[in-house]
Amino acid sequence: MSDKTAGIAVAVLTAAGSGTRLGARGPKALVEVGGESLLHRAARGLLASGVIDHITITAPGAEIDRFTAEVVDLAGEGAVVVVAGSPDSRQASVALGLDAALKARPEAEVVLVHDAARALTPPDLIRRIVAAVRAGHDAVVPGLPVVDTVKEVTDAGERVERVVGTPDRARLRAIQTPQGFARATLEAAHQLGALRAADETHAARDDAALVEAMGGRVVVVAGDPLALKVTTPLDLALADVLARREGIRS
Ligand SMILES: Nc1ccn([C@@H]2O[C@H](COP(=O)(O)OP(=O)(O)OP(=O)(O)O)[C@@H](O)[C@H]2O)c(=O)n1
Ligand SMILES: C[C@](O)(CO)[C@H](O)COP(=O)(O)O
Repeated sequence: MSDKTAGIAVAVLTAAGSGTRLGARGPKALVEVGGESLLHRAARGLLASGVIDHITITAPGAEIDRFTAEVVDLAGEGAVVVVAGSPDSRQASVALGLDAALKARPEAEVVLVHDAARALTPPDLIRRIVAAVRAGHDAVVPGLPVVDTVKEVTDAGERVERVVGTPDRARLRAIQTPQGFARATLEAAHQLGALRAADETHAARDDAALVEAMGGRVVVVAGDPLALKVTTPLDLALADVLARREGIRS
């Protein structure tokens, strides 16, 4: 449990995606790495950090019972609940999860938004994010330096894809989750950006982008390569190897 004098911290754990790019038969969050589902491992990691008091998981609408059963061993004293996310966009799922989490813990002051797909995220990273919010930053994201050169190209749909720019790599960061927010900041950001959530094309790519859109200040703390997002079969193979390695379990 977190330090109550510093206010309650809750997490929205997004797991309602369809996992199209992974191409698994069932929901991606139930796919296993090292013999444990992404969902269970991600939720366990949040609780193992010792700084999260409650987790609301967003599940595909038809999978609430199965997802609830998957985390039943972690769910003592209302610490973990499962609600329906949205098939429309990740942003819409987070909005539903945020609403449910704040109903479960109305006194929450810090909110983390985390992807179940980043199941190997070390508890240390979770603690760094919460600490930075508690230190007074309204929006905090973990980021890693970019190793490839990134090019901006013309819109998809043109006959030949053409390069229009090469941003300075030294100023780019690959952004991960969990992303941490002062509760009022995240609520305001989702309220202001709500119209974008109806489809993934217009939706914000992450929650920090909603804060940026309302002119808020987002700070970056050091991310961790282990917080990789399981998106493709290659990511899954890597995550499985890492999860089986001794010492990686939190
Ligand atoms: N409508 C959605 C879409 C995504 N997510 C969650 O957001 C996280 C990041 O999404 P991603 O890993 O890209 O998962 P999918 O959307 O499932 O993948 P894809 O785009 O390949 O279908 C995941 O934990 C996913 O379950 C969600 O809760 N609701
Ligand atoms: C939120 C996120 O994990 C930050 O990197 C990412 O934007 C989610 O990506 P998605 O593929 O659009 O779900």
